[in-house]
Amino acid sequence: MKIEEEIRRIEEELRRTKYNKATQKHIGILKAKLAKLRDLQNKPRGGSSGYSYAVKKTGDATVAFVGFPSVGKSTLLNKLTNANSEVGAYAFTTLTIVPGILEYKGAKIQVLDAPGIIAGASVGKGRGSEVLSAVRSADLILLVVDVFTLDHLPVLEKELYNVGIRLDEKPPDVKIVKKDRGGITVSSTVPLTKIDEETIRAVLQENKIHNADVVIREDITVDQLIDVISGNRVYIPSLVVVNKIDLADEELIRRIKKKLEDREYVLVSGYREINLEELKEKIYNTLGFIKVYLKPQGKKPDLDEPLVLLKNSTVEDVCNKLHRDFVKNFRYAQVWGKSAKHPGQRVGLNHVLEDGDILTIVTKKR
Ligand SMILES: Nc1nc2c(ncn2[C@@H]2O[C@H](COP(=O)(O)OP(=O)(O)OP(=O)(O)O)[C@@H](O)[C@H]2O)c(=O)[nH]1
Repeated sequence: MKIEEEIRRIEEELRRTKYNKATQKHIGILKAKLAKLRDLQNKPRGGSSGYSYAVKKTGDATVAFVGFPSVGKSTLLNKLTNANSEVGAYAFTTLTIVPGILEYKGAKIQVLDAPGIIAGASVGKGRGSEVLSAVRSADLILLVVDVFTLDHLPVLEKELYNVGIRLDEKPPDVKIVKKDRGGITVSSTVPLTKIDEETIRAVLQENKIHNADVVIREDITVDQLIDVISGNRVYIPSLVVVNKIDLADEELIRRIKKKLEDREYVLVSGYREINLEELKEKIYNTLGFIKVYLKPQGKKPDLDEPLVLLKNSTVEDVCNKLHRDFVKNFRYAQVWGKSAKHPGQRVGLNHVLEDGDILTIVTKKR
């Protein structure tokens, strides 16, 4: 209970403190304290690291549904994932996360239906924190509301924020290299308009960093600096799914569209099967897939069965997909296609592949 009280106290103080040049450093320290408390609170309890035991990651990508109860997540999941896919219930502590497989354009997309999260889930109420930690490993988050409950969106977003999930953001371009001595040096390649050096130092010191070189390459906020220091934030794209569109009249639909005009969204009805193809297409496009063809050494490439990978996948990702020993026994790979400097270029595990590439992996002989 102590952590919760402390969090509430700092949140209250932050609400009361007006932001200006004079309070910037103080606010920075408060936010750094708050972030540390939240990280402490979100740590899985009881020694288990949660997710990996609860739901095995399968398929080419994972999508998580996040939403309050009764917005229609289960119905939607059943309609999106085909009947003969392996839908099963996996015990997830006292809750159940139900994975299904959506097959679309050759990609197998694992869809997780996290049980309805409730307001305050990230502070441990109703075991929501375990569910949210499963959501952390998704490649795309679907924020599910229905036509009458668009006001859930900021609540869901806040919950996700508090467990270290950053929606539709990129990791800040900041490098912090810790040293043994020499104090803190700060350099930036762009003018910093939202944070000054004093605040940067104070936030670092609050995190017990007293010697480090900090290089900042974008105009960051103090929250972004804290994210970099904490090191365990995840950056996941999101898509808003507004369900039960069958219950909305034209006027309501017009208002919903107006409200969401600045973001990615789809209006659907799971129950009446409206716009489900559009939803699949949006999921597929937001995730972004590439196809890569394998060519066994000295043979023709297999053009019939490409590997489906998330964009920006590396040779290592391919190896992991093929067999767990591939990385261990890896010697080199050869690529033909867009990512190759010349046909048959020799590359290592961290080479980033592109759509249509042909790949040969050469492993050590045992
Ligand atoms: N009118 C309408 N009703 C729907 C639609 N989708 C789901 N429902 C109804 O909404 C209720 C809740 O649906 P569920 O799929 O169980 O919702 P859920 O979000 O999984 O809820 P929890 O399991 O409590 O987390 C059910 O009575 C559904 O029949 C829809 O598109 N239109």
